[in-house]
Amino acid sequence: MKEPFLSAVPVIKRLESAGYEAYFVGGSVRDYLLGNKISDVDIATSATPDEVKAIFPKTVDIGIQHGTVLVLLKNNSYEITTFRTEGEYQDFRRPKEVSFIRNLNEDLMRRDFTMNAIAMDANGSIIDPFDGQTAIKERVIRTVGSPEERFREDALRMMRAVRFVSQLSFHIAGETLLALKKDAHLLDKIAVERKRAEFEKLLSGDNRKKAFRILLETQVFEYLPGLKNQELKIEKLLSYLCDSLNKKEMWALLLYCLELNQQDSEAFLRNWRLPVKEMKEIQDILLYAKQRLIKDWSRYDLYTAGSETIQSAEKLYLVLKGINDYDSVKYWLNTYDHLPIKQRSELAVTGSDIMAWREQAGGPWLKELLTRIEHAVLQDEVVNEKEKIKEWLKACSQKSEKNC
Ligand SMILES: Nc1ccn([C@@H]2O[C@H](COP(=O)(O)OP(=O)(O)OP(=O)(O)O)[C@@H](O)[C@H]2O)c(=O)n1
Ligand SMILES: [Mg+2]
Repeated sequence: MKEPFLSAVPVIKRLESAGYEAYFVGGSVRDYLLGNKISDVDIATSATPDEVKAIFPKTVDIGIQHGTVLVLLKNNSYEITTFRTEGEYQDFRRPKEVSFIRNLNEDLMRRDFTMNAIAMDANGSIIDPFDGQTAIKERVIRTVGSPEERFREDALRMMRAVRFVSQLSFHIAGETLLALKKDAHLLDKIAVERKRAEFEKLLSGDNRKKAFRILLETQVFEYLPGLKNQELKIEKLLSYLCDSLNKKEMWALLLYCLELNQQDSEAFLRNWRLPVKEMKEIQDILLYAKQRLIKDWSRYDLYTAGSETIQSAEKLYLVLKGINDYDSVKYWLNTYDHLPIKQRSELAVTGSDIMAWREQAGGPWLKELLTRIEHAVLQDEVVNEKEKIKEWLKACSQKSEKNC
């Protein structure tokens, strides 16, 4: 066994010495068996949340109604969930209440896919009652037992299946895929935030285009915000070689394919409940990439976009043009790096300087003039030094140029 499991072994040992069972479960065991990078280590135990809290001095209640307690130990934190069955399901969403049980097998039985229903004890021994290891070897996503039952317990699992296609490059077992087609409509009941978490993992996965094909084939896309009836536009996305794009760039590509105007793009992202900051970043990427389709970057565009957006927008532009060459990203970033200023606060003059020189109170004229100076500095019309700018302004106004 290796990290991060090794550091978590004492957590399991402590639960065991208090008389309970405890195992590693979920994605960490799956990713370990796959030889992939392991994110969070999840632990399942026969101890109830109160019993867990009595054993560890530092805990946080993060999902006590679902039986999950966060244990803080030596700079690490571990989610410990009591073995449970999920009892009565309401409206195809996760149940409000769960029943705690003392039996590992029953806990594994209520999990979504066989590859996710494997437990590992503190010695590294695998407990795999549903043959998840074979599924992992065969790279197949198969529900534990009846797919319809599993999807009716929590319809989000259908999206999880598709995101695992993208992330792990697995395929979906026949019966599981049939149930996905049949039950896709149940996704209507699922909170957008939960759908978004899965969709974003799908957008970032290595096999994202195959996952999009499955969204189309199963009609799952019909139950995702803003994608209803957009089959042809989603198909357009499949024509691009987009593996190099990150999550935000993928959102921007999707917006491009959907051919939405600025206002509708914003509404689309809002409907997915994206944080406002990310919405703005995605829209900027799209804006500059579209501009790039028409012309080269101007120095002023580079300046207003900033390095992160330049990189993303140029990457998206290359994808839209089908150009497989990263040199232009480097070229424009390098041009950006050599700009004389990166933001207005770096201008050698301030609004107060100009008001004093002009002996004039502030107003819209001042904002316009500062923008004009920014342009002039960026175009090397004038050096970014106070005296030089003062002279330039004087010469400029003598020539009675506009905005001088
Ligand atoms: N709707 C869900 C969500 C989760 N699980 C179970 O809970 C585990 C942990 O869930 P989560 O951390 O959300 O997903 P992971 O499979 O661990 O994937 P990731 O690596 O992305 O965390 C899953 O492996 C699965 O056994 C489930 O049965 N049904
Ligand atoms: Mg996990």
